[in-house]
Amino acid sequence: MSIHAALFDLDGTLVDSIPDLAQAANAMRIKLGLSPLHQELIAQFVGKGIDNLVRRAMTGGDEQAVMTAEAFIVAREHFIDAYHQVNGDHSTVFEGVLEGLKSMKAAGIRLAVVTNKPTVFTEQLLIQTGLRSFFDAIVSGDTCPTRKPDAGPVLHACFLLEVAPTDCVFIGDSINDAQAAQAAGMPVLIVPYGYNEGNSVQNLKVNDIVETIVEAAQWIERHNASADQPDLLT
Ligand SMILES: O=C(O)COP(=O)(O)O
Ligand SMILES: [Mg+2]
Repeated sequence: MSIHAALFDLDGTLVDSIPDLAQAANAMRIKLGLSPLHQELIAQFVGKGIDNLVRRAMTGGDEQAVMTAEAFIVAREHFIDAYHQVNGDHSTVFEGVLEGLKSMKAAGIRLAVVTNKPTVFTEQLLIQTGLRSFFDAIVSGDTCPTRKPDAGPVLHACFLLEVAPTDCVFIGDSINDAQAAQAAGMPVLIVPYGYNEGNSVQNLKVNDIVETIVEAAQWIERHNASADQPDLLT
């Protein structure tokens, strides 16, 4: 089967957004009388959407800590206000992304983003980093009833692109991407430079680890070249 579409995770795969996410999380903590956290720690809280980031940034990642619903709502408001102000300011496109996306486009591959980030922040970040025009479809954390690691948003992107899941590849940085793609029945490539909630990607069961999006483009090219070969045994 040839690959006709590539679906991309955003934070940690296309864009290094940690400086802005950390700044917003710390602005929220300071507003609520807490001391700021190290950026490296906050990076471990990214990947399962902003509600998870807010909760973990407020508790310092302590899974046992209890937070009331009221306290969570107030914290979330502070985070959203702060992130609106800084989203994109210090975020950078990872090396190899532009070149990789251009080469996929040139090969006729359709491109989509499937992120757990809410729509308003996804659009703002893609426009600010100059990446928006590469993508034929965007599925954000609030587009579907579920988020990655559920297959729902991945299957929705396939629906928007009018491609079968088996004709796609997912490219991400975390276990949430790997599980969502596999549940949707498509191959998955993982980049090692992203966040993966602070864990190494080496133990993830994926089709391949690619160093950059350029390598991902080459992986697709190789895959499609072998799919085009007539079966010599028949
Ligand atoms: O919002 C998050 O937690 C991360 O978003 P991502 O799915 O683009 O990595
Ligand atoms: Mg990610």
